[in-house]
Amino acid sequence: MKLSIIGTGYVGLTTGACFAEVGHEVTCVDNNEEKVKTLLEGKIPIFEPGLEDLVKRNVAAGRLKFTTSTADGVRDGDVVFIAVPTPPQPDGSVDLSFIEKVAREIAESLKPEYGFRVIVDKSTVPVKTGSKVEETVRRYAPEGVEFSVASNPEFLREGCAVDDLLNPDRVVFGVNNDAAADMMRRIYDPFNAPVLVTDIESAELIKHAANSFLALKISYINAVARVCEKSGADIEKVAEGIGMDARIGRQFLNAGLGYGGSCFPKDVKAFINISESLGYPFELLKQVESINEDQRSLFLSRIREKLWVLQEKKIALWGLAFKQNTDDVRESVAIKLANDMMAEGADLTGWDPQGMETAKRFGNLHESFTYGEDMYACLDGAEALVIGTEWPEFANADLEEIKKRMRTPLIFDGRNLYDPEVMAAHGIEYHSIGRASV
Ligand SMILES: NC(=O)C1=CN([C@@H]2O[C@H](COP(=O)(O)OP(=O)(O)OC[C@H]3O[C@@H](n4cnc5c(N)ncnc54)[C@H](O)[C@@H]3O)[C@@H](O)[C@H]2O)C=CC1
Ligand SMILES: O=C(O)[C@H]1O[C@H](OP(=O)(O)OP(=O)(O)OC[C@H]2O[C@@H](n3ccc(=O)[nH]c3=O)[C@H](O)[C@@H]2O)[C@H](O)[C@@H](O)[C@@H]1O
Repeated sequence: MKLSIIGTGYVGLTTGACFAEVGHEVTCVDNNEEKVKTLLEGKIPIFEPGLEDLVKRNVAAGRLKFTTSTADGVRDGDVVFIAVPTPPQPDGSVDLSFIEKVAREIAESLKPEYGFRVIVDKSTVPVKTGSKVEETVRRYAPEGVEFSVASNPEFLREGCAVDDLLNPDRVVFGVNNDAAADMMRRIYDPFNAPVLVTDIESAELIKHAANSFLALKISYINAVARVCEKSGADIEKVAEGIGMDARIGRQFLNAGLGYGGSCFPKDVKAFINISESLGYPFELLKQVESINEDQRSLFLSRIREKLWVLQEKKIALWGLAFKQNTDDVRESVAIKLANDMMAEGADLTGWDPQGMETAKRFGNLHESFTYGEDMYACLDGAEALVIGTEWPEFANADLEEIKKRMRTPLIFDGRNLYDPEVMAAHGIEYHSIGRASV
């Protein structure tokens, strides 16, 4: 089928490449000229495992192209997806101005001779946004155009987006007529995934409810970790024991510094705001947020307890990205923690396998932050190593090298990457989350 995607960011680009991979003809549109130029030169503006090959292969096969023109996208796609940002506003509500603008641009590009078009929202939006999009397109489109609006929330995770898209747990789309449902089915047929078709409002709500539930699972295990710390139980064993129940599952029960990234923090906030505006104050989710915030400050107080005063203390930080396998530093808890420590005068040197450049450009790190030469170089002379991101490189680090480089072998692990017994055997003082320190 002929598809277009307006917005070629994490979601738009990976979705476009995966749609092309299964045989669709895809036009990716972005109004950021530099981004489109980069893509036209055969380069990928983000780090996402497997994406570069996928894009190159499908561009070469003529199934994937890039443009800055929404009008071309609307002309070339029988189905036009919207994948633009939906950032939070200071009060937690969602800024829908990008969606509104794209809806207008699509409307103004529609022509009666194009025939029936489906306009699908893939961005994460508050329930009832679909009807606003429909109203807007109807207002700005010329007489005689035929279209329908649909919702198709995206569940990919950064760092494994290609695999998530090619092998989804489920595909959800919300439609309000059979013609749109039929086209959406045809798009997803090649993926052989379970499909749930709903009304538009339910599809929109599924996305916020799913992300909030995953965030809730993380805050739950972090709260249990606090009880473990106070009782001498081990959170890793507790999580394993809970997760072996198929009704609960082990995934998203990793205790740590809390969730970050461009989605969970904003989507939990948005869901609280949406529920409140509909008349339901979602107290449970407010707790999820506050447990998440406290994880970082509790961890900082443990560092402070040990180092006494952070002023002038040389601290190494492993991890800047908000999670492993990505260069994305948006809402990174590791960076927030680094800034907290530097605000108290600590001398921070950090390193990340993929996030160094993005951190320099978008990380808003305190000006005193030093970017390390490599993973081990930033340990030279450090009094403590803080681990902020769950990269496998850190989990597999050479412990003797750590010990040799540091002034004092002391690790604060915010992602529980190591076995405390192994640390003790190497003579490294080790503090982690929800487990006894050694
Ligand atoms: N990043 C993720 O892992 C996921 C994000 N989402 C949701 O998908 C949406 C997009 O998120 P990302 O892809 O991360 O954002 P992003 O910021 O990486 O990409 C958005 C792109 O839209 C472009 N854009 C903005 N206005 C435009 C316009 N008028 N015309 C053409 N292009 C325009 C921007 O230049 C940018 O390249 C958000 O609602 C987000 O919540 C959903 C699932 C996963
Ligand atoms: O809407 C979105 O954008 C996406 O948000 C998340 O994906 P993502 O933010 O890419 O990454 P996750 O793997 O979910 O991790 C989010 C944060 O939670 C943290 N986390 C995750 C799992 C865990 O057990 N513990 C934990 O602290 C990670 O370190 C990270 O900071 C969801 O997992 C996706 O399904 C969803 O599509």
